[in-house]
Amino acid sequence: MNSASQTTLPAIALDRCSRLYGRFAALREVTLDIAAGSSVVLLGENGAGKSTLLRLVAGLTSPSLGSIRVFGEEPLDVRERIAYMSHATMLYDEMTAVENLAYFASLYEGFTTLIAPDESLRAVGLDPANPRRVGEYSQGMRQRAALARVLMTSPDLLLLDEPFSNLDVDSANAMVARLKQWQHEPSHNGTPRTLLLTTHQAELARPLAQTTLRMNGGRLLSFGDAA
Ligand SMILES: Nc1ncnc2c1ncn2[C@@H]1O[C@H](COP(=O)(O)OP(=O)(O)OP(=O)(O)O)[C@@H](O)[C@H]1O
Repeated sequence: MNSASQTTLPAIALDRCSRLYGRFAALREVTLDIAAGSSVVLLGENGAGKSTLLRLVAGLTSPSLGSIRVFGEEPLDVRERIAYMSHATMLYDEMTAVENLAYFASLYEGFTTLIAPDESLRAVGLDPANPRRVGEYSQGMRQRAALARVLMTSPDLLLLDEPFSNLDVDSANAMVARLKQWQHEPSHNGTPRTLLLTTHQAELARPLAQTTLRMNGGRLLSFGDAA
């Protein structure tokens, strides 16, 4: 496939996608197209199905019914183009931030674009020379380090589940600034960056929300441009 047709494919396409757990539907017949280059904020109460949708897009779980494509492919077939950050930071408490990122970098062999650990930390406002272990970091610092970890691979699609939960304003702002910078970084294959994030805190995500989606009871309620 040439790069011209790649850029016209939606970044994310769900077609009547449902995810059942036993008889319970965490996601109900969701149909959705998100164009490459979009910045989408997904709102909804606890249990609305937001995390389920993100996990499907990340390829961490499969739809029970319907289909999902990411850049026109099965999510797992394009996993090196996707970065996903869950509620858990996935960092090792006993290591420093730079040691954590260096460890993950060693696992990312084969990725075409890899940002250096110290550069990725500086970009979220953390000092790579900080000798403290991540276990001693504040929640805000941990979240920033987690974002620095997922952005090391310079993904085309970034999925963030509640990235601003329990953050002070400075940390939230540092994360928003880094996300806006990432959206404007040129990608190696010319695909514009796509962001999909869930939050309870619509205010914090407002600078990033080109489009706002709402979910309730596993259904998608609205899909429109933010005013
Ligand atoms: N592995 C699972 N097994 C059974 N039920 C599940 C599973 N994962 C999610 N659910 C259920 O599916 C529903 C949607 O959960 P999901 O985590 O997607 O919601 P959410 O909108 O992300 O909520 P929150 O903001 O609380 O994370 C919930 O009722 C949840 O209990």
